Amino acid sequence: MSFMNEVLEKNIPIWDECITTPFVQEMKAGTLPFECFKEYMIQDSIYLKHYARVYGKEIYHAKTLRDIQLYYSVLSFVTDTESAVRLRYLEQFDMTDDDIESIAPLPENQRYIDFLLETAERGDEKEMLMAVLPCMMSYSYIFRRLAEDPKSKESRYWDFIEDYADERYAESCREWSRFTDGKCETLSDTEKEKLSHIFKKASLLELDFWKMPYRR
Ligand SMILES: Cc1ncc(C[n+]2csc(CCO)c2C)c(N)n1
Repeated sequence: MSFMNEVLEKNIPIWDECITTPFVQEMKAGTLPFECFKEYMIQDSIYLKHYARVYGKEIYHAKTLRDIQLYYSVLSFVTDTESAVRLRYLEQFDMTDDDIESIAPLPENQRYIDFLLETAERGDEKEMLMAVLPCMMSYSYIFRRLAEDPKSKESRYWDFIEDYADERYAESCREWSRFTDGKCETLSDTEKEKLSHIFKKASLLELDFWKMPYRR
C-alpha cells in the first residue's frame, strides 16, 4: 500500500467521528440553527486566510515551476471557488471579508491556525503538506458521505454540502495523494512516522473545529 493510502486509512476513524458531531449531523438534516452556521462561517473565513498563507510558504520553498503551479491552484481555489459560497453566506449575514478582519478566532480555531503557521515556519515542504492535506481530504470524505443520503438535498445547507461533495474535487484530492506519495517514496520509516503524526494532528484539529460552533 502507498504511504498516503496508509495515512488516509489511519485517519478515517477520526473523519468518521467528525461526521457524528451535532454540527455536521444538523447541517445535513437542515436543522442547524443559522446563527450556529454563521459562527462557523465567520471562523472558517479567518481560518482560510491563514491556510492560504501556508501555501505561500510552500510556493516559496518549491523547487520546480510545476510544484509552484500546483500549490498556486489551491490558492486560487481557496480565494475564488471556495470563496463563492462563503461570500454568498457572508452577504446574508450582511458582512464582507473586511468585517472578518476585526473578529478574533475562537480557541479551537486559534490552535489550528497556530499549528499551521508553526509547521510553515519550520519550512519543510513535506511537513507543510501533512498539515494542510487533512483539511482538503477530510472535507471531501465527509461531504461525500453526507451527499450519499438523498435526504441531504433537502437541507437548507445543500449548496454548501454539494460544493465539497463534487467529484472533480475528490479527483483533485487523489491527485494530491499521488503528488505527496511521489515526494515521500524515498523516506525512511522514521521520517514517514513523523509525517503521519503531523497529518493525524491536523485531523484531530479538524474534529475540534467541527465541535467548536456547538460548544457555545
Ligand atoms: C476548518 C476547515 N477545514 C477544511 C476546510 C476545507 N478546505 C479548506 S481549503 C480547501 C481547498 C483545498 O485545500 C478546503 C477543501 C475548511 N473550509 N475549513
